Amino acid sequence: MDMTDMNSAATTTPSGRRQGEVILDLQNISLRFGGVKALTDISFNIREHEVRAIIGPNGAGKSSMLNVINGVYHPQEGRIMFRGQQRQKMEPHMAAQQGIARTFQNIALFKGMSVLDNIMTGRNLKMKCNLFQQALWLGPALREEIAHREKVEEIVDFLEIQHIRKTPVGALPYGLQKRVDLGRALAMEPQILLLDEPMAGMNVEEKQDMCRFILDISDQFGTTIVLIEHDMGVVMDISDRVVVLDYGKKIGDGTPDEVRNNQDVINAYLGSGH
Ligand SMILES: Nc1ncnc2c1ncn2[C@@H]1O[C@H](COP(=O)(O)OP(=O)(O)OP(=O)(O)O)[C@@H](O)[C@H]1O
Repeated sequence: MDMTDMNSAATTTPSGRRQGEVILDLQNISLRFGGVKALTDISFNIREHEVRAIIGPNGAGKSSMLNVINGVYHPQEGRIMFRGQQRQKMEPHMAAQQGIARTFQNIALFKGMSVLDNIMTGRNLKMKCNLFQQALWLGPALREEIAHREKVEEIVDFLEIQHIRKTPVGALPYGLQKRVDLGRALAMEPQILLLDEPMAGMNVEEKQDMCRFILDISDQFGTTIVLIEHDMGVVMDISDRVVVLDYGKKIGDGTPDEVRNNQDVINAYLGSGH
């Protein structure tokens, strides 16, 4: 069964994770760059609390799709429903305000700044005091700063990076930088967390840690997670549902088992050595 055919009622996945209603519904999305068709007539939905993977060979359109969700690219055709309302054209900062956060394939952190300060940048959108209040260190600004610092410390504990809280990010090994990047996105307290190749460049142990954190985020905070990942083992282990793209078209959509047994997917992707 194509999972996009399901109605919007809440359901439970084979993994036993609770799945809420459809939070984001992408309908007939097409995106072109000049003559290049990056995405062609793609429809799928994302349910609250699920781990949803987008997979496909190189150039399939995965990053483009993430950028559509994030408001970086505006599709020429199709519409995006957010909690049942058609989403208007919007910019990435507006997506962030709506509770959509993302991590990047090439980590986008301030390398000279400490782990704590980098994660704190994720709180910027939530700061209510104006610059004047902050500059004069007035009462409300002070209280707000303390509350944000507490939230950041919670995230540091959650991600088990207490020992490197003061370390400049640039001095950390790659796997830990990825974890800090995840912390920065988590600091936004997102409803939907977009992860662009969260395991890329990691060794086996680092991948296991990242998998554990992703599942813990899902279980403890109920965050909806959308991820692009090339490591098939990881995708099949942690995802509730998987959408498969190839040459900008959707060729599969369903549970890991359904996708694994989909002949189109086997031909286009799993069989091609990716
Ligand atoms: N900004 C852009 N300008 C022009 N073409 C683009 C742009 N972004 C993506 N494309 C093209 O759109 C197609 C899909 O690319 P995309 O990066 O979305 O694929 P992908 O599945 O994420 O690939 P990879 O796994 O290699 O990262 C490719 O043909 C790519 O060259």
